Amino acid sequence: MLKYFQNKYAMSEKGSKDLLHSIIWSVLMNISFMVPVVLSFRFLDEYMYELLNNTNNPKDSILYYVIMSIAFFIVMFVIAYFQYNSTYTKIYEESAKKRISLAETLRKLPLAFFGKKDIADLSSTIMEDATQIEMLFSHSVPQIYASVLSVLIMGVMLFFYNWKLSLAVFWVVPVAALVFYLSRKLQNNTHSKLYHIKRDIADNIQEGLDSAHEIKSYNREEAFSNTLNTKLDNYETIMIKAELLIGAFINLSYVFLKLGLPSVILYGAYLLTTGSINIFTYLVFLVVSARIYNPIMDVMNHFALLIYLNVRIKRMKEMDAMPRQDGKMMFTPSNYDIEFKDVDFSYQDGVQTLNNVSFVAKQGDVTALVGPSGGGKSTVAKLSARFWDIDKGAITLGGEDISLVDPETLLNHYSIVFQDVTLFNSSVMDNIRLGKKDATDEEVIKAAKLARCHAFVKKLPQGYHTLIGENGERLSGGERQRISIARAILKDAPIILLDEATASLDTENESKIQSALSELIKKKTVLIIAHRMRTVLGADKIVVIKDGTIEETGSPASLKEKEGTFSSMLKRQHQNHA
Ligand SMILES: Nc1ncnc2c1ncn2[C@@H]1O[C@H](COP(=O)(O)OP(=O)(O)OP(=O)(O)O)[C@@H](O)[C@H]1O
Repeated sequence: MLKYFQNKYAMSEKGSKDLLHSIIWSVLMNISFMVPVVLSFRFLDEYMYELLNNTNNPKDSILYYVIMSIAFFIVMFVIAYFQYNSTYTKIYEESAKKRISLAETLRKLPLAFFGKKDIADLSSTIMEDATQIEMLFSHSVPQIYASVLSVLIMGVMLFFYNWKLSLAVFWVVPVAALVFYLSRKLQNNTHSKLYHIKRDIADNIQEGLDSAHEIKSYNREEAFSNTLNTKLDNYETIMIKAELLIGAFINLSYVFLKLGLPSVILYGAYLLTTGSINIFTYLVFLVVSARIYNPIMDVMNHFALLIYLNVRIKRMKEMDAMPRQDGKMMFTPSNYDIEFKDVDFSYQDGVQTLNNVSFVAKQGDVTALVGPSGGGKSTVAKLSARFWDIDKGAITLGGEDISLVDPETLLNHYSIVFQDVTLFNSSVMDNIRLGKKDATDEEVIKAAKLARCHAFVKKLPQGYHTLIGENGERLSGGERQRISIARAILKDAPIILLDEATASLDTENESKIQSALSELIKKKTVLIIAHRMRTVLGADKIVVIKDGTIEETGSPASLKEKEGTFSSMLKRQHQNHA
């Protein structure tokens, strides 16, 4: 049973135990609600009998029932306490753990995963799905199981008590269940469809917000809102249909259930008149049948939610099953040479991006990755910091395989300055401090000066304390890049991964960035995706990558002489500049 819960609901062992406890307490609670009524009738029956026949002193039986009622009140209170505790407190604890474990999964996913996977999808799985699951587990799931179990238990008890009247109570249940079952597949499909459309809409909105500039500048506002409207209309139509359909089936099932009470009234009255049962039995069955259908209706009401729950749990399981990157947390390489040994890599099965790539980027050297667009330069740079895990071969740092090192630990040794600089809507000071959490203001300013940021930061309204807007939108492209260089200088990691800006910067900006970079890369292992001739010719080593394979490696001078891909690229660039 515990294993079943664990698999079905992607729960921890403790969570599934808590769910089981919660179900047991809820069953006891359901049954305990029936006892006071039965007790009252029992009392009435005996009291009347004693009064009418004058057999005993009724006061004795009153005392007995008062004591019973108090005892039962205490028992009910205890049951309610444990039911509440196991259902709400424990389930919320489990849900909090689930959120943390999902966030942990995210932390352990390959870094590059986040570029590929839409963030709206991830965040809605963590926030919305987890909240919904929490709600369902605290308000529906234990109750549904408990309702089914309590009806079964009470059913068995009633059958032993009087099987004929029990038939009158329960004949409606299988009929209602059949109607409901027939609608289940239909509900399943609609829910799954609705869920995916909702996801699609959320992605669409997120994409619209992310690319608001592009949408405006290419005059795509109308097209964007038309697409969104069509999706929303589609969602609305399916939603209305689903509600109508589910409503119709549920109501039909209710109608059948409602036939139970009249059946008991009529058949019970008949049995009473024929003397097969006494008035007490008749009353008990009347009360039970007035109440016993409520838990069944609850099950039906919550059933649609359960289907929704399955879709959400499937998403969570998918996330749980994503490939995590683990490794040792202690890592102090003896040197900072990066070596690629026969590396194969593909983003998707069947499309090989890198093929048999081997080269060494030595500590203290600038190694420039050059080659045509789409050849695999960025991929190589990212793999060297374990953004992804490779398919074949090995990448080592100081002779140690990086796939055995925890990614966060590994990244402590890297500073990454790529073109797509991410800045946060906080002060310039905090944005630079991202490179080293505990840096003092003086250290930050020193790094900013080295990165040629100081002059423009001073001109901002509150200097280093100026908020720089969402993703640094108040800064120019060159300024943003220099901030990211300042971060890297502050971090002072032994390895620098650098993607040179291809965007045309004005000469002043370019020379400032160049001098900032030369500060950054002193005495480090530098892997640079190079676009400018100056960088390429100033590098210690050049690795030419084309179509995912290494075409040539060597010093700029040796490759120039070789008359291969590199020298023809050089010639072409010279011609373009001439
Ligand atoms: N996240 C990704 N998922 C799938 N394919 C990708 C991904 N990133 C890159 N690719 C593909 O891998 C190949 C190599 O891309 P990469 O960005 O490494 O080339 P590049 O040489 O750096 O190009 P550029 O100079 O234009 O930046 C390309 O065909 C690209 O489409």
